[in-house]
Amino acid sequence: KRRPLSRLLEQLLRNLEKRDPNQFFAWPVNDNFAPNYSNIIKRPMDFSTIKQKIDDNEYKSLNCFISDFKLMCNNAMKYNKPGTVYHKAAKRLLHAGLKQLTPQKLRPLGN
Ligand SMILES: NC(=O)c1ccc2nc(N)sc2c1
Repeated sequence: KRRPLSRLLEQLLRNLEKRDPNQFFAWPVNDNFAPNYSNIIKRPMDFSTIKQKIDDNEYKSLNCFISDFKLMCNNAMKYNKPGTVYHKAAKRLLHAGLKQLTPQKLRPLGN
């Protein structure tokens, strides 16, 4: 991808996908294996959709990409009850992903 933003997002996506070894977030969630999903989750998101949006140059900024990543994780924490493998995987992925995506915490002034 010639566009610098696309190259960056593709690399960030690859690193985020590594943190989903069970591929719970690889593809759109299907109502056949997740009963009532489309009634509960209004804005579905998954890694394959993020990839397509990168390829279609739909992300105008890193923040838009981060928003879709957070949406994907929060959807899973909403639909899947706490304690389920999916809820736990989403929480872990969200925190690991944000650590990777946001710079070090700003030093308190004066340090
Ligand atoms: N990303 C999700 O929320 C997700 C993924 C996979 C899956 N498989 C089920 N049987 S429920 C379910 C939910």
